[in-house]
Amino acid sequence: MDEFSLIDLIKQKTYRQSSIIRGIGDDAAVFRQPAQDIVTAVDTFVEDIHFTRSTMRPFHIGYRSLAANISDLSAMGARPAFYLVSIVVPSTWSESDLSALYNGMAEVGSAYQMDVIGGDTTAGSELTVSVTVFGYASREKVRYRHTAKPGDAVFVTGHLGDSAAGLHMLTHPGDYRDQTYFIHRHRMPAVRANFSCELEGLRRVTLNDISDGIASEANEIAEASGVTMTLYDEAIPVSAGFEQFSEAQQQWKLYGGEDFELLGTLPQDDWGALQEAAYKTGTPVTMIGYVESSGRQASSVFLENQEQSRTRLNKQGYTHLK
Ligand SMILES: Nc1ncnc2c1ncn2[C@@H]1O[C@H](COP(=O)(O)OP(=O)(O)O)[C@@H](O)[C@H]1O
Ligand SMILES: Cc1ncc(C[n+]2csc(CCOP(=O)(O)OP(=O)(O)O)c2C)c(N)n1
Ligand SMILES: [Mg+2]
Ligand SMILES: [Mg+2]
Ligand SMILES: [Mg+2]
Repeated sequence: MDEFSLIDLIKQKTYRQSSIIRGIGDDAAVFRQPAQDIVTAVDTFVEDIHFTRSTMRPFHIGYRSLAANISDLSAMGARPAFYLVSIVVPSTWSESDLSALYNGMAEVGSAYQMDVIGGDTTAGSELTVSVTVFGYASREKVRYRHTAKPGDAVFVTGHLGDSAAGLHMLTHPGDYRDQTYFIHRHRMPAVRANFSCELEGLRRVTLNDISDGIASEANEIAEASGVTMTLYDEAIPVSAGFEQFSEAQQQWKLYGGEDFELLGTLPQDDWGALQEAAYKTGTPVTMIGYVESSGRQASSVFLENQEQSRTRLNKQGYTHLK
């Protein structure tokens, strides 16, 4: 398939967003700015770093590339609207592989009324998919990571460590329980966009999405906000099937990453409203800790066990260019 047939294949016949003026088909896309702030992010997925041909099929690569980007919009409290896709395609990729990849993106994109409005295609040696997303948010309700305050409750959506467990099962074949569930969580992570939008009524929520592991993301909130955060080890939600893993493997809940769940803080008085949003959108939410002032100490994150002993939770997790 040549470049032009690919563009014909992925081009939407109609657009869902009313702010679109021109999508695919000119030198650039045009959309009219609504009376809201525009939120934008880009994340890139590279063969042998983010996936291999044995851990993900083309459909999953597409699905997760867009889901991970929607996750960044959700972590800002933005409603998803548009995406652009830049793709480097090896010659071994067939037309049906590429079609499946775009179907994966379209599946999650259409679920959130998103339109694909452009991109770029080149040949190259490793499959690379770079997705740029745009979303809208009310000016007062963009959820920055520097807004956590002493006294806040800390919460997380879903269960952590599932994605790393699924990846382990794919790369270390064996006899596992709940294998289908864990592998699904790795390939097609939950998207928390509806939950994030449902929080719009709340005055202050701090959010971060968990791409590199909660240890890393919690430290990012603490540093940006100049506060200290304590997380209760036992409260961090894991799936029932997590018991089958060794103690070392269970650390995936802290450092595994790629769960794309939301970590957040909010005033304790708003806990009821948060639970309502969670109920309305079918989102599991767990309170896992609290925020306090760092005093004259540097901002940090602590993990507290059942005996109330606290250890520092360092900012380790997945990092590129080590
Ligand atoms: N190569 C780059 N050039 C410019 N900005 C970058 C680059 N890589 C990352 N950033 C910016 O650094 C910040 C952190 O990026 P990253 O850790 O990838 O965020 P996330 O984990 O939310 O995807 C973001 O503001 C991102 O836009
Ligand atoms: C084959 C394979 N090996 C390893 C991983 C694990 N992995 C790759 S990147 C990553 C961290 C998240 O990716 P990153 O590009 O840092 O996302 P961002 O923080 O920019 O959203 C993890 C845990 C994987 N998904 N697949
Ligand atoms: Mg990123
Ligand atoms: Mg993020
Ligand atoms: Mg990201």
